[in-house]
Amino acid sequence: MTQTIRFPDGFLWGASTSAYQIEGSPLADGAGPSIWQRFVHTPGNIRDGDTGDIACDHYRRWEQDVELMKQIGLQAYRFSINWGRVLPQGRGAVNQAGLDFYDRLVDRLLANGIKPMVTLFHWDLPEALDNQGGWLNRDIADWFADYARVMYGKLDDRVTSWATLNEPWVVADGGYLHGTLAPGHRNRFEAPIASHNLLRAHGAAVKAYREMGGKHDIGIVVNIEPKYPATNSPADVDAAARAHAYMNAQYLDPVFLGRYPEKIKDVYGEAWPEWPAEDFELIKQPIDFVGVNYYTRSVNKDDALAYPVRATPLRQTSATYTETGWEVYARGLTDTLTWVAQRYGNPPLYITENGAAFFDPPVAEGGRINDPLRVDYYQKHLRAIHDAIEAGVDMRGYCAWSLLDNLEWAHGFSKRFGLVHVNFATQERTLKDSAYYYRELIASNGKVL
Ligand SMILES: OC[C@@H]1[C@@H](O)[C@H](O)[C@@H](O)c2nc(CNc3ccccc3)cn21
Repeated sequence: MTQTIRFPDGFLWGASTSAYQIEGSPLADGAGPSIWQRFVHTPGNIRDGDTGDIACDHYRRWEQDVELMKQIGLQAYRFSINWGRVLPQGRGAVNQAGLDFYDRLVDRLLANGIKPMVTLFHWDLPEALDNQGGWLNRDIADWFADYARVMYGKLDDRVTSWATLNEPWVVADGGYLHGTLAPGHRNRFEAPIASHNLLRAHGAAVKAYREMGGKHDIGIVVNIEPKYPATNSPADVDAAARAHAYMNAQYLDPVFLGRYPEKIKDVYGEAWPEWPAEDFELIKQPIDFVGVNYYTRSVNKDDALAYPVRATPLRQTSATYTETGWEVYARGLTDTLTWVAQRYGNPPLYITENGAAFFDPPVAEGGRINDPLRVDYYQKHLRAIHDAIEAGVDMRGYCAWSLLDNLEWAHGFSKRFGLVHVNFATQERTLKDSAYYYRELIASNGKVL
């Protein structure tokens, strides 16, 4: 007898996107370029030479996209603000047209009963700030807080869920250590500095929100990938611990505990600086929720040559893998959520991203797109969330990644995560079967699982 699954009353069902991945029009109406403008137009950085110049053309098709959200029955929509659209130089003069775009979007969402969940920074740093050192300049904490104040001032009368950053680990690891993401640096001494300044900026934005009398929810969004040792040998167990400290604990420990995990020094070695104590007073501002982005796990083997964690993920022979090479492992989501709850005092949690890129068949007759692997992925992971809820984790909501097929960063348009298919040649949108499945899930508060 399968148990009838019930999610808590008021559990919030949504979908997520980010500005640079869907908006297009990166320089329209006075917007200033982000670091992605230069990065995508540098040959070799993005598969097939794809760019965010048009993407999903959401900057112009936003009304149609809100209609799609309504068709799916979304209760919430998580999106990010393009910092440079609002502050073309990253600081100083406000671009009213940019602010108006987000103002109109928020109003239209609310008019359709959809809760806006705003992320202030999803990787698209204004180029003008990068030219002043960007995340390597300690002043960026103040620059980010000033930008946050502009957004709070404009939208906090209607936006009740704010996230400061999306995935500081990816910004530091991809943008400053491995160079796979903008701004494309490859420097092991820069990565911890960028990472630390991202956390300082988070704290400064939370502090600014509290100081202006903000009464709504503000939090941070982190990607968490549970790390399992390949064997129970001390070498593999320690390798998994290093990988865990680097990707996972390095972010939530400072925010909740006011310190880095001890193991991080073993990861970075000589590249790890000493930090001023007052930085942690700033970083550990109390927050109202944690957004968890979960996609996969990794099984790690000790490997002295794998910088910086000296651990190599091993492919699992009997597992299903997505188009991005990530193992489908829903149990890892339950383990992740219980780890966060137990380590940080059971804070309110949202899944702010969860989804998969699979090869989708072309649009069939009648406009159907059959994506059974994605439906199965969602079913498995929502059951895993329910297991965490049963274990006492304070789960508040779930946002699928992503509403639309979009620009998957260095992968270009080759990896499709959307509930909605986008024909990038025509900009035609088509709901996939997974969108119809998600609509039933939402309408039944998860009972159809
Ligand atoms: O890759 C899918 C999404 C991406 O489109 C989002 O913008 C971003 O927030 C996001 N984060 C992850 C999880 N972590 C990750 C791991 C390695 C490289 C890049 C992201 C997946 N995704």
